[in-house]
Amino acid sequence: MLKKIVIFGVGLIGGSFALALRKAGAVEQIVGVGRTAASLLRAKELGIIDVISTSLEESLKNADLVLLALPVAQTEATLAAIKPYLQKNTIVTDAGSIKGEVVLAARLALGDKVGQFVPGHPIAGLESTGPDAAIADLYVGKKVVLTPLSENSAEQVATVQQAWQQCGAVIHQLTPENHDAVFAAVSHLPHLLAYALVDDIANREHADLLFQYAASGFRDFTRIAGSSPEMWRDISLTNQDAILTELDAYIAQLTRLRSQLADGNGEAIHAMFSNAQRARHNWQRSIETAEVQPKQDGNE
Ligand SMILES: NC(=O)c1ccc[n+]([C@@H]2O[C@H](COP(=O)([O-])OP(=O)(O)OC[C@H]3O[C@@H](n4cnc5c(N)ncnc54)[C@H](O)[C@@H]3O)[C@@H](O)[C@H]2O)c1
Ligand SMILES: O=C(O)C(=O)C[C@]1(C(=O)O)C=C[C@@H](O)C=C1
Repeated sequence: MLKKIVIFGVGLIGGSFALALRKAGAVEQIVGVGRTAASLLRAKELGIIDVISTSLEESLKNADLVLLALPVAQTEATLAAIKPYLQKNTIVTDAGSIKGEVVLAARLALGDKVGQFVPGHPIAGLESTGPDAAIADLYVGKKVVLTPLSENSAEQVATVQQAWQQCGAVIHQLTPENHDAVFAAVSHLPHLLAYALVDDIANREHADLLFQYAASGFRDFTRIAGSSPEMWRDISLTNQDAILTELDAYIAQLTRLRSQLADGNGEAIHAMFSNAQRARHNWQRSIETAEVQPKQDGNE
């Protein structure tokens, strides 16, 4: 049972963490720290948080766990602001979609207190943002990847692990480098592609006509272009090298496909599409069907 948790950034991810712990009866008091008064008031109105923070010192007093669930570029400044009030028994974790730069930021900001920071990343989300998007069951059956530091004790890691398990999540561990390479390929690249495609269509002279006839294929491919531009700008810039590697590989693949099409090489095109179809079916069978899918509208 956590007596007090403090959430910096009470949006989709932080709000869902709060709702899940509350649903599990695993927390007594939840304090919210935010960027705008309006979104914190909304989070309180929705029953996500109990208290809106007015003083960091007061908020962090006797806190068991702090979660950073804000755009990753805010990590260093936020941890630096927390440090003076961080008590010995408080554990800090985060939900950021990249881990290498977050760990660097934590080392810079927390210095000798960095052992109290256990980096994490829930592999669950939606394109919707803010407290209204939060859902208690977002993490049920989903993975949370922890990338513990050598300075973390087993107990500190276990506290973060248990909190996510109370949310229904399954814990995995990776190094920050492996984490960032993996998610550059299967999360960050698809977001960049979706944004680039929709931006390209939106800038065409006859965009209205194109959007008028865009249907479910377009919707499925581009759902994630509805995600927060601030969040994805920060992810792109903080995982720049790994994403550039993936973009280059994808551009090479598109170039291959273009040549096959220009040559009218139906055999090669069919082979590529068949391989992709097989891989997609296998992935869906082995991973996706084992997980509970949150409803698209963000409601329970
Ligand atoms: N959306 C996803 O699918 C997803 C999945 C896993 C992890 N994440 C990570 O979780 C984090 C939060 O994403 P989200 O989807 O909940 O976004 P969100 O926009 O729903 O919530 C972020 C909240 O942080 C607040 N915020 C911004 N700067 C702040 C600051 N300096 N101090 C306090 N609050 C601040 C914003 O006002 C907002 O309420 C990001 O780091 C993201 O990389 C997102
Ligand atoms: O479903 C979505 O909208 C998501 O983008 C979720 C998603 C992803 O699968 O890429 C996005 C970012 C994360 O850090 C983890 C999960």
